[in-house]
Amino acid sequence: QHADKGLKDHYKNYFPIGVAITPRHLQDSSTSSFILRHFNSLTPENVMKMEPIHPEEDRYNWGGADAIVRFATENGLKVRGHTLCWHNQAPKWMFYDAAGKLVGKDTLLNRLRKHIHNVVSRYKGRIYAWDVVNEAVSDRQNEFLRNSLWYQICGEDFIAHAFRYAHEADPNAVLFYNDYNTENPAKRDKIYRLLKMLRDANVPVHAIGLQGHWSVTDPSRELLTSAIEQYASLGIKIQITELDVSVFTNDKMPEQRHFTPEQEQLQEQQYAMFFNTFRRYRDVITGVTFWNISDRSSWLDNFPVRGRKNYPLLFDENLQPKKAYQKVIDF
Ligand SMILES: Oc1ccccc1CN[C@@H]1C=C[C@@H](O)[C@H](O)[C@H]1O
Repeated sequence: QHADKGLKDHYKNYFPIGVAITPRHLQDSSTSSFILRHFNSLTPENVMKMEPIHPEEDRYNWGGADAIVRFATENGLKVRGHTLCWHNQAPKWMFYDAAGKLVGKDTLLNRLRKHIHNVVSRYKGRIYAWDVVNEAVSDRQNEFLRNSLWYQICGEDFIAHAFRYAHEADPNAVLFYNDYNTENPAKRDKIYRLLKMLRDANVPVHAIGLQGHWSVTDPSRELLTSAIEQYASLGIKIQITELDVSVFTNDKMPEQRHFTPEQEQLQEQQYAMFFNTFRRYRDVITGVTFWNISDRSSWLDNFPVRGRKNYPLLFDENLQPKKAYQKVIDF
């Protein structure tokens, strides 16, 4: 049961250890006690995203989010809100008027402000950190910001406005910019530029979330440390917000579907390096959250290749610690 020493206890002098979950995980006593044993922070995987929580302009879906926040409050766990402004899983109604035409900048920003004020104020004092804007920087070579509907309609202003709305709603919340491939030098420099622009304009962005959807070969220690150093130089805090370590380094379907000894050996070395680095940067890293609980089910089982079973986490499909777990706690 969860009284036994778990991952969070090994890291109690470093930073909270979190996990992304669904409300269903809380209904199963073996899963919920596993969560309490190993983790002291929760991120709702989907139920606080814009479309799930606000499917129609005058209808909110609070049930799943309330269940996770209640469980966390009752058990003394932190909660990270995910995510107030994103181009994916955003509700169509937000971008179109009654005639089905794209709305203008003022209308969209007004809708964003109401969304953020309603969601953030509901959990004020119980959600300590928010991923305010997710994935606004482009992966494309000659493009700074992603050409999303947010950008097409508002220009870059939607980013600063989102942070200001969240800060108005809860001045005590730690406000994150969250993204993936944050160690890739080209994208790293674009994210740095965005965050520096925001900070120089006194926009309340307090921290960066490195999603950490990494693999057995990427990033290297050098790329990881360079990124941490560069973001930290802005005077902001850093969290790894969606950690998993894919056993694949391409988008092909493998011949064998099982978790091979070669994959396991590479994965345990990567996890060992990642957590050695996190511990070294404990003064700027304020949390590490895994995306999904165990190899029983990962979003990577269907991304980027549908139906390609992945083995990205520290616990196997029977919730047993893998060799990588031993490497992470052995320091
Ligand atoms: O690694 C990526 C590559 C391309 C697009 C998105 C991502 C990651 N995108 C993340 C993954 C899963 C979602 O549940 C999270 O909300 C999202 O932040």
